[in-house]
Amino acid sequence: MQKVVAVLGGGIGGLSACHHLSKSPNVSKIVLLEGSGRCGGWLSSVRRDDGAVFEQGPRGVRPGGAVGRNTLNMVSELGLESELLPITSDHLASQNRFLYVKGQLHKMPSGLGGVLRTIPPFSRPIIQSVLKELVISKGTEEDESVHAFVSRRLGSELADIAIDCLCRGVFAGDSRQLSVRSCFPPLYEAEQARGSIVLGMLMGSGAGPKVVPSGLAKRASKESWTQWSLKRGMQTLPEALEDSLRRRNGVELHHHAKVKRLNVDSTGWEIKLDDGTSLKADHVISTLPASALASVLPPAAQTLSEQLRSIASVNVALVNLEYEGFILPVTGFGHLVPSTEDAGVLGVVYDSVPFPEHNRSGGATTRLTVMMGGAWFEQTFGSPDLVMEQTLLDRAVQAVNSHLSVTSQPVWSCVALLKNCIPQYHLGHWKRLEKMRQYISNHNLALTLAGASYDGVSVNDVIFSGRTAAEGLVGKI
Ligand SMILES: Cc1cc2nc3c(=O)[nH]c(=O)nc-3n(C[C@H](O)[C@H](O)[C@H](O)COP(=O)(O)OP(=O)(O)OC[C@H]3O[C@@H](n4cnc5c(N)ncnc54)[C@H](O)[C@@H]3O)c2cc1C
Ligand SMILES: C=CC1=C(C)c2cc3[nH]c(cc4nc(cc5[nH]c(cc1n2)c(C)c5CCC(=O)O)C(CCC(=O)O)=C4C)c(C)c3C=C
Repeated sequence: MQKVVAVLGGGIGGLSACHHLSKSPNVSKIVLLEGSGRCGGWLSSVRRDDGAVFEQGPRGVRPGGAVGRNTLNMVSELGLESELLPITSDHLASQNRFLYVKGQLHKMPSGLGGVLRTIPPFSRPIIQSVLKELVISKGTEEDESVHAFVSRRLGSELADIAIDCLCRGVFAGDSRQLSVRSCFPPLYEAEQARGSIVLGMLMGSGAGPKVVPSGLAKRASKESWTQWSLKRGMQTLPEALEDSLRRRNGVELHHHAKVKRLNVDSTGWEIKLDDGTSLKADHVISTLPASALASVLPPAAQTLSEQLRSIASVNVALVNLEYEGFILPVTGFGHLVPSTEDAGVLGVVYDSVPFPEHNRSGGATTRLTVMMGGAWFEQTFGSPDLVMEQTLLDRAVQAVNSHLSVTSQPVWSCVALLKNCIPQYHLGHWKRLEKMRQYISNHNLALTLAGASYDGVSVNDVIFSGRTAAEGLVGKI
């Protein structure tokens, strides 16, 4: 039987679900409902008239692994190859990433030399921790915080500095609260399968999803790309998806279509919108943030709503800055700041190093993005509803001044307060997911959960979650 499918949320997850559903003959109609005035969600690029591009969300996507290949396959299908800005492994932005510790920038150790020698801020060679890791017995807990896991296996120094920073630079979150099982599944699976992270990395620790690489994905691997962006910014990706979907029969995309209430009975779903209209669907794929879905589910699904609400998210203040000339003392992707150094400032991305193509035309400039807050937002800035833009701008400029010794003032700036932008997979997240999916199955709800709240927050993970949701409904596409 052909189905009418409603996809809730027009972020990259919802668009991906529609893209894959639209290839199936088993779907008669797809309706995408996006609450705001545009699709793309957190993929948002400020494009200035002089050619400069500033990212207010993700700025780079990894090409590797099954999920990375899957995204590149989609990029290829959308005809965006000529728009790509790849960064290869020999680029300084790939080789140089910094940590700001005890008032100084330190290049993160890389390559064999970086592992064999003592490199500050670490007090001994990383190889020592790696060799010890091989003989540490397997943990017995079903889940563990990222910090506890890495402390146990690799020592507290790596956990306190490197892993603390990694969690701030991917989840804007606290490694002591985040779950290793859900945030970094390869680490957890390596210990489970091989008894060691190192052995798991060397020998593999289980079959992940298989994705046949397109010519583009093969090119990325051959040319050793580490990340990619797009000439007119990451927002180009949802724009191209939206354009492609609008050309397909049987696909309806609605902006300003905020879902207010979902009701379900034996005939299917009734979806009520904020503007008072409603529509019917046989199946719902929700890519809304978990808490947003919780607040529109019917009261009868209260158990599910409570589980969804327990998936927290954090606020991030993002400040784009443009300076006249080349002002950086180092060249690289950027630096991350451990929570013990300055909890409120997560790190600074040196955007003009990886993507100089996004600089304004004519004259040298440096573009930086300071990211602040995350799990430390309230303790640093107070309520996100009350904080002043100027406070955020001043704090960002001050961080650039003290971390990078930049004394000049920015010639342009843009402050964005991203409320609840990154879900936090806290300890026990996997159990909550299991319970939610069990509830949906036990109650025969025609509902699929996709998007960043569940199985990975990266652009690649979210795009893959849209594909998995579509395939769960209509079979392999
Ligand atoms: C600052 C920042 C930097 C990042 N950097 C990177 C990076 O470098 N690389 C990377 O891979 N990933 C990065 N990410 C992560 C990635 O961008 C996100 O996880 C991903 O874009 C989330 O997509 P989504 O579709 O799941 O959710 P969203 O983008 O949140 O989309 C959900 C959509 O649902 C809509 N919506 C909400 N409520 C309703 C409702 N009631 N009715 C209808 N619509 C509704 C929203 O308007 C939104 O458009 C970053 C994220 C942030 C915030
Ligand atoms: C070096 C500075 C960086 C800052 C500051 C930073 C902030 C930041 N990042 C996210 C979310 C994600 N970032 C991701 C990838 C990623 N981020 C950085 C650097 C900084 N991030 C790098 C170098 C990379 C590439 C990954 C790599 O090659 O090591 C991702 C995707 C991760 C993936 O699995 O693909 C996300 C998600 C937030 C929310 C944030 C601060 C608010």
